[in-house]
Amino acid sequence: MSNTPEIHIQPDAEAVAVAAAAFITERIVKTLEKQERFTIALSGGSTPRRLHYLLSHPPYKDQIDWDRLHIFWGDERYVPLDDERNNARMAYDTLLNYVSVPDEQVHIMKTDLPDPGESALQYDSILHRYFGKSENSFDLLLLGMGDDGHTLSLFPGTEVVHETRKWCTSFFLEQQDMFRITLTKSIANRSACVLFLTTGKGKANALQHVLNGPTNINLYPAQTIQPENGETHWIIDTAAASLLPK
Ligand SMILES: O=C1O[C@H](COP(=O)(O)O)[C@@H](O)[C@H](O)[C@H]1O
Repeated sequence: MSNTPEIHIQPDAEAVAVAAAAFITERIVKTLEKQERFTIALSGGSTPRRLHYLLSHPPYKDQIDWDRLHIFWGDERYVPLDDERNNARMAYDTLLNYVSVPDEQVHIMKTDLPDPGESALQYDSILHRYFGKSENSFDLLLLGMGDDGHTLSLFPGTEVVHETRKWCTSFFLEQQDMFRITLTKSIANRSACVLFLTTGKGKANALQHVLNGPTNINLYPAQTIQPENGETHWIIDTAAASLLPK
């Protein structure tokens, strides 16, 4: 397996969503030829919305054996499930309400417990139940990257970027005045495949630092995502790629 990221450049955000839908569908189909279940962690943010729409409609929807998928999330804002900022809610609205994944195979990060730490602990134990005995974690980890170089809820300058013991943790994000639950690099880097989707000029500066700059995970946390025994793919548009070397 190669640890060098593969970069796939598409003309625009729509083409990124189409390429990602095709990539994910092929990955699921091929993996399910060899094993019983497919574990996927979804990302939050705005970029995956169009991808979710495509996956939940033909031709992609009909090619995927949704009953054999197990769904997780990379991170969550600690707001109620019916709040528009909730990542799980976005995934239900745009994808999960239209496909047949059994409820017991959908693992949201709970945001209705009094203590976000308890929610993270519960998620950590679900993850250990699934992946504790295997070398790899997710068959596919979907990620976005913010303009500031954050991924998951690993934000620049936060302690959580350095967490190595826990697989899932919670913390208070001062700049947004809210708690976050997030996977850590420890479990992310056990993924069999990581797929980043990144679009728009606003991400070009961070992207060129993440891919080609000196390592500085405090400034560009997305640099911490390097699967030890898996593949990394970036599907990006020309605007996001505009500062990468030609
Ligand atoms: O805050 C978040 O944003 C990143 C990137 O989101 P996007 O809106 O630029 O697509 C996302 O990966 C993360 O899950 C989310 O919490």
